[in-house]
Amino acid sequence: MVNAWYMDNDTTNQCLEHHRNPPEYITVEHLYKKTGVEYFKINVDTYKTDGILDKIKEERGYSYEDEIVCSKECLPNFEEKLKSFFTEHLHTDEEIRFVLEGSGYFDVRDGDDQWIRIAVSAGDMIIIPSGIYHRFTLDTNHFIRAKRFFVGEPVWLPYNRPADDMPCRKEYVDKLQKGFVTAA
Ligand SMILES: CSCCC(=O)C(=O)O
Ligand SMILES: [Fe+2]
Repeated sequence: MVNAWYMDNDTTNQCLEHHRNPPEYITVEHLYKKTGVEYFKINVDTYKTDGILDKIKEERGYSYEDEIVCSKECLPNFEEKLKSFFTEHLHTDEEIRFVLEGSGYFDVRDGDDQWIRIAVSAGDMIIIPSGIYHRFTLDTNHFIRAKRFFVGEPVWLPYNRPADDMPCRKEYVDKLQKGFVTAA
């Protein structure tokens, strides 16, 4: 099960857990209600044939996919990339990641502007909505390999905060205020 919690205010060493004292965990259901972030558990040993990932891809129209490896050895301009991943930003499209190996943290802001840290590892698929402020960091294992998906031609461009006037941000805030109810 995905492991998510509210963060403390300590800004040193982004690779650590940064739990509050006492820890304040959040469930997947609550995470969705508070942020619109979606989560799926997928078997990394059987996903190529069990149809679970295929169904999600088909239903959501994920026509593009590739793989990203974040490690000093594999990622060109590693330090620079990691720095930009961890700078608070948003995208005009969903950020979809399915972790195959390794681990890391996606941090997302809730409606009260509090950071929620989502620990991901092999088998975790996370869908970060467009317009939400978020960031990514490796943890103390310093390695992650993940699939990236996209509807149509991929756009990875981050818009650093503040980006409050962007249409995708306004749409996100609107959905947040409505509690992420899906149209029947
Ligand atoms: C787990 S994927 C690494 C992070 C990333 O691709 C991103 O933040 O855009
Ligand atoms: Fe991002």
